[in-house]
Amino acid sequence: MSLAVETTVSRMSLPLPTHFSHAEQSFSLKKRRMPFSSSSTSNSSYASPARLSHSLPPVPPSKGCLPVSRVFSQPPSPWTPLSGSLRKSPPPKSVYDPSKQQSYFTQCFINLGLLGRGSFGEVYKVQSKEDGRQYAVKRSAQRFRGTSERNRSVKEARNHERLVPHPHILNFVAAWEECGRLYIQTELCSTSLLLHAEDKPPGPDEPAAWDYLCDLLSALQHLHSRGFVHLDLKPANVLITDSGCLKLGDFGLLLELKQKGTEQVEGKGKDDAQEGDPRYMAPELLRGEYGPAADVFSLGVTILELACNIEVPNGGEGWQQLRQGCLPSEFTSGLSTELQTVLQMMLSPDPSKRPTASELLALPCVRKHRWKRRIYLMAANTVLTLVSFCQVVVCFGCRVLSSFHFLPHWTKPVPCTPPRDSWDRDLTLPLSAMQADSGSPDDDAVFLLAPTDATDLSPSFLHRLKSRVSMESTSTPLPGSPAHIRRSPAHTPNNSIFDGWSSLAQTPSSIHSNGSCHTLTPNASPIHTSDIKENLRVSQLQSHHSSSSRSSQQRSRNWVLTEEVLPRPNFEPKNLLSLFEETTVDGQP
Ligand SMILES: Nc1ncnc2c1ncn2[C@@H]1O[C@H](COP(=O)(O)OP(=O)(O)OP(=O)(O)O)[C@@H](O)[C@H]1O
Repeated sequence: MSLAVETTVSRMSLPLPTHFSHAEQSFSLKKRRMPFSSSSTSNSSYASPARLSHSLPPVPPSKGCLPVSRVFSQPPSPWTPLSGSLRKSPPPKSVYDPSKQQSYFTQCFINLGLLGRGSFGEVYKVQSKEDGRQYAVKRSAQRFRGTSERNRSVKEARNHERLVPHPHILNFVAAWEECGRLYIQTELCSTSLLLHAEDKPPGPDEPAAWDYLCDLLSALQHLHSRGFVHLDLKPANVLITDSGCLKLGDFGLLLELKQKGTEQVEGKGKDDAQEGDPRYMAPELLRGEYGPAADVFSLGVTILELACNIEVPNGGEGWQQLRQGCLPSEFTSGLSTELQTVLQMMLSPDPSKRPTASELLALPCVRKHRWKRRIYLMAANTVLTLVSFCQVVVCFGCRVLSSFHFLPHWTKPVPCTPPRDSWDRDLTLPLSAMQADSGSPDDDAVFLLAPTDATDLSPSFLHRLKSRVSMESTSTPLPGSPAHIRRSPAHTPNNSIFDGWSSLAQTPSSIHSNGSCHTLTPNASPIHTSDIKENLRVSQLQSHHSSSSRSSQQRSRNWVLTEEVLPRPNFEPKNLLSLFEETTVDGQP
């Protein structure tokens, strides 16, 4: 296909949906979202008040009167497999026993922490007890309030399961329903493309944009060739693996097309078809024309946003211009001619003039980048496999050594902390409470920032949390909060909170079977309680002899002293050697 761009652009303004009236009017430099905001900020949530509401904790349900479902309590709905994978091969009874009170989730998975939260629900990082692998499990935020709501929710899972696996499509594993909630288990990724892009420094990033384009074109080609249209392609619905590979996810709006004649395509369930996010929406969707070209347009807007590192408008003049084929030259002028031309083609206002995913993949400039991308991904995957293999070997070695008592206690695995209990509550709460319509405060307990839960948060979620806490670090820390607990002056303001948490997170491992309790200093050194008392006494004696005008310093000095005197692991080769010598000397006749 020639790279010459056809610019037969209609200058007629398109009708604007009513909800665009308060929308952001034009292109702007990328802003950082509040850390707790939904990755896929819902369709019109870019104005600041809406963004603020995303950052606030969930509002507890009103306690004024009981919801209808509590008044007429019904028995909890049992575990129901929704995916063919679970129906065909349910987990063995040794893993899941339906007669037990615990939920399917609790019996089958170890909850490793919260990954993120969207408008539909919350996503957890889990480890399967059946195969030992890690996955992501998305749980709907609210219990279904009717058949139609349930059907809508289940549609996403069913759509996802129908897709043939592909390296750039998020892998579906299983789906089930329990206690009126939907659970979708998928492969685990490290973060979403939206969050990844927000963490980048400002300014254009064309090489990354080519990588994204290659991966997502490949995903679209796969979907379209099998008669599906995604209809909601945007950075929030794309996930990234540890190796940097992009995976298209969120198939809630997936539409199956049927061939009509030779060329024309039409949505099978066209009446059910919904438009996705207006920022990425193709203009023809407003006229009810659904087809693969709409995905190409959305991908064009996505790549424009990521390449130029800008916010695309969800209404107004900028929105109109983009749908008339006018790219924002103040941002795109920094891009190469090749990328500008490809974007211009993808953003053609006329869907019939837009190239297909296969045609775009066949362009020489795309092929060149795709070839490099493949090599990079292969190398990255090989390195990751090697690293995880080494980790397995080292872990195994440590376990073997620790079973011979050669290693100190801290090599033992840290026990899992509470979040999974909140899921148990679905089945352990009294019947009336179980029928609450929406997420109860109990359900949201997993989002409370208890220090001991810090271990359960994934690195990406912790990162967002960290930036939020550092934003809030100017305010007075709450008693018991990590910032409050922190005392060591050696910690920098930004890192100290989480250093404190990471120390606290290790607390369970510091309680030994012999009953002697160890506490941890902010730098996580194990200390005997008797040692602490001793050091406090020493520091008090010292402070007694020093000037009395140092009371505040003295408090921190106590910590410094403990750090000076106490960072002593249980295992000291030198002591063992001397013990050995003593024993042999004592043992001599
Ligand atoms: N498979 C996964 N691996 C790792 N993280 C994930 C995975 N799926 C989702 N997440 C994280 O959870 C967040 C919320 O997920 P997701 O956007 O799918 O929820 P949602 O409720 O469907 O959102 P929405 O309906 O608003 O698009 C994502 O931003 C991402 O950070």
